[in-house]
Amino acid sequence: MRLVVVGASGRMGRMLVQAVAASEGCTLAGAIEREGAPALGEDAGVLAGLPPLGVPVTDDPLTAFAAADGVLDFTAPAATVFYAELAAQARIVHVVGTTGLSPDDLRKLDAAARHARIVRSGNMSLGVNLLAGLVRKVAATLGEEFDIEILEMHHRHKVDAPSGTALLLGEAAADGRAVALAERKVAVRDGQTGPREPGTIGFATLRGGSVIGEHSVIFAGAGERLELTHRAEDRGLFARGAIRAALWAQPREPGLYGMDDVLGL
Ligand SMILES: NC(=O)C1=CN([C@@H]2O[C@H](COP(=O)(O)OP(=O)(O)OC[C@H]3O[C@@H](n4cnc5c(N)ncnc54)[C@H](OP(=O)(O)O)[C@@H]3O)[C@@H](O)[C@H]2O)C=CC1
Ligand SMILES: O=C(O)C1=N[C@H](C(=O)O)C[C@H](O)C1
Repeated sequence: MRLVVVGASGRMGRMLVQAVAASEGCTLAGAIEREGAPALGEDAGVLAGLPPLGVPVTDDPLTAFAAADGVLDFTAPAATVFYAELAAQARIVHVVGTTGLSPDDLRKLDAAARHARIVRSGNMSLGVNLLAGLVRKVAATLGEEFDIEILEMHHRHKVDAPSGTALLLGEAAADGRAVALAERKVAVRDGQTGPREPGTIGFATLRGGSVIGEHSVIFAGAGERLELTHRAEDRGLFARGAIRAALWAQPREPGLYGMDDVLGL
């Protein structure tokens, strides 16, 4: 499968280039950065710490997408919406790892998915997607006498909060309780908050250092507490998940898919 990595010089972009180079059946068909980016013209392999791959970083996605079967996109919301339209026009697979997408961005991805095969997930790891299933089950089993709080920690460079994974886990908890997350979500507490409102789903965000990604879902009841935790130890995990998603999506019909579809969960 011929894959283009957009945001090729970013933390995930470099991991994706490494993962494509290491994956049998996949070739790097292009490496894209924004106009004016310092990495333009550099070899994508060298940028990723590999021997040269003969693929220079360019700011020309149209040409790259025309000669590709799929695009791996861990960039930023505005960029992802832009690439979704281009991927749909080129009829290629679009794997979206970007988080922090607004409801309007998500509507645009829905529209693009009429023509493109899009796989989007706030977390491409097997562990987190399994965890989401467990959270759904525990939330359904325990009921509202157990308060649900979701705690996440990431590196100091992360720009969105709560993380895409925390929101994915919150959706799973809300789903287990047959409620809408938007109506139960409490993402900020500061000052005289009053007591906790029953049935809400709380989020707490920590940022610092080089933490790749840690998430805990806490079910706090009277006299006991259940905590389910996932710790990512290597960004390559997400990159390998993205390639698995691209390969899975290649023979599918246009539509918007999740990692639960890819992993058969
Ligand atoms: N779903 C998952 O499993 C995971 C998701 N993520 C998500 O992936 C995203 C990226 O994370 P990370 O790699 O740490 O961030 P980085 O900031 O390191 O990388 C993002 C890259 O995208 C580039 N970029 C931004 N806009 C464009 C554009 N229009 N065209 C081309 N390139 C562009 C950035 O360039 P510039 O610096 O010039 O802006 C940068 O090189 C985040 O949303 C993060 O939450 C991360 C890990 C796992
Ligand atoms: O920005 C990151 O680094 C990560 N982002 C994703 C998220 O928002 O959950 C996935 C992972 O936790 C790393």
